[in-house]
Amino acid sequence: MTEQTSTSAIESTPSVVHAEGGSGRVGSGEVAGPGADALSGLLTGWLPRQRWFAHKGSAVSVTGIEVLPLPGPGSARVLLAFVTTSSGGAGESGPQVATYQVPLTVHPSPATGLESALVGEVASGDVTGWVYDGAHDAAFVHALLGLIADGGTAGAPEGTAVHGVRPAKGLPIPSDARSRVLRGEQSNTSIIVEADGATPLIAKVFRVLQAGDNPDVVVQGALADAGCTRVPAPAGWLAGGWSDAAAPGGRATGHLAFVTEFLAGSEDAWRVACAAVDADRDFTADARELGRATAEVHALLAAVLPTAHATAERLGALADDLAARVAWATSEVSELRRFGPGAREVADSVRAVRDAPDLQRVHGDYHLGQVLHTPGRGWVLLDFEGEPLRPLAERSGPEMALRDVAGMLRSFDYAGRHSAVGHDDPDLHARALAWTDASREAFLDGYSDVTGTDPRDIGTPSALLLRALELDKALYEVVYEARNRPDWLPIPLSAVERLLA
Ligand SMILES: Nc1ncnc2c1ncn2[C@@H]1O[C@H](COP(=O)(O)OP(=O)(O)O)[C@@H](O)[C@H]1O
Ligand SMILES: O=P(O)(O)O[C@H]1O[C@H](CO)[C@@H](O[C@H]2O[C@H](CO)[C@@H](O)[C@H](O)[C@H]2O)[C@H](O)[C@H]1O
Repeated sequence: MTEQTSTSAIESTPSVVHAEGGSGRVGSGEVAGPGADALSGLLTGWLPRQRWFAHKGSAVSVTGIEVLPLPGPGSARVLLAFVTTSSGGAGESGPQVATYQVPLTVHPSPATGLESALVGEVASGDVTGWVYDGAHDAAFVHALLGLIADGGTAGAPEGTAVHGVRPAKGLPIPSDARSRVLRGEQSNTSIIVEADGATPLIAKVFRVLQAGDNPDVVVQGALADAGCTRVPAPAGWLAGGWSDAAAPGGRATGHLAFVTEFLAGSEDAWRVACAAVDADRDFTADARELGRATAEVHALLAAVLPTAHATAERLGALADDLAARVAWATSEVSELRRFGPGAREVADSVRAVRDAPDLQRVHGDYHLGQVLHTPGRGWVLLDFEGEPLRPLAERSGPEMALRDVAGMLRSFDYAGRHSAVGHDDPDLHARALAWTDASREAFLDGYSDVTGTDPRDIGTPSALLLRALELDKALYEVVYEARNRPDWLPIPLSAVERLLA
């Protein structure tokens, strides 16, 4: 899609409302569409206010919209919108173009109970009515689950089309279920689905779309297929295609939503850990167990998905990748500029590493919020999507397993410091540090018990890689916090400083 503010054309086929900015060419039969303009206008103001909107902090324009009607009962229209946005542009990195998946429902009159999910009203054009955030509306959830349960299709194969998939051992999907959106910090949107007598499910709607298979579906699916109970069992997924100027033929395909077992009664490790910090309670037994669980999952991933030797060429590529992250992060966040030379040196040191462990599929964005403590099952790992700010293509190949170890070590730092940030009390900071250090050590003890190698052994390839990967993660976090939670910026910033000291 070409970059231009707002939309200007609408396809007049009966099944697909299709609006796009720029040149306005959307196949044949284009008609200028005030309805599409209105939808675009609504979303321009609404998108940046959403927690999952990843490009906050700069002016955002909607440059294209494709809207696919989904089959649904009742008077509400269910629409799946693929919204292309452009943000920024004045800085060194230029404008950032992204495609977001936005389920919407359109009701002929205001819908009772959906007040807080109102996006706005469209008064004219062929999408008219009261427009709601579909994730909160049972009509959308019903349509989504119906497509997956039946392996159904919506849309035209040559245009925007989606299809549901149920794997052979997929959990049953109830036809008549209650749904609610999960509350809390999330990059995507998850909807909990419950029905009497059925295993509860959670449907994750991926928000930022990128061409290719989503590792959440691929990696978690492979573990579940291998009988691993350290991940939720899958029920099915929705996949499809959308316009993407950068993809071959101008169309991208990929996963859109993933439905898995919902582990009711579990508590995520972030909450457990923060409660322990606040109560000044020891977390080392839990952290050790988490280290063991992590190593077990890594061993299974290495057995069921491709691995690769850490050749000099691959280590060179990793060093390049780390250096690219330094360049990205230092250009995005001015407070990082002074760390550029030191960080580049650490990245470059990876080039000389020899006898590094093999590369393998990993979690990719491992932190305490990605593990659940589940009664009778211990630690269960979630969300194998990798870092949401990283291109999907870079998240889909073999990696250093130590990347996950580094991620979790960073997370203990976050948990330890979460209540000290913004306070000057030295005792609070001393307690935070002691809790963090003890938890990190225990996690590494558990991990090393299972793998038989200890990345703390000074001078070993693993020790060097772990430091570089921890720095890499902290740089990512600085950008993430600058965009999403500026108050928390001091946590990763001080980690960058420490790691380079
Ligand atoms: N299968 C599940 N069972 C119970 N809770 C879950 C499940 N999946 C996710 N959650 C909860 O939802 C949160 C966000 O899920 P996650 O998959 O990490 O979403 P995102 O990728 O959008 O951040 C998790 O931290 C966890 O608390
Ligand atoms: O879980 P997501 O895939 O959405 O991951 C993103 O958001 C995380 C925050 O929710 C972010 O994690 C960072 O903050 C955590 C505390 O909230 C902390 O435990 C992590 O260590 C820290 O990285 C994650 O980086 C981001 O990709």
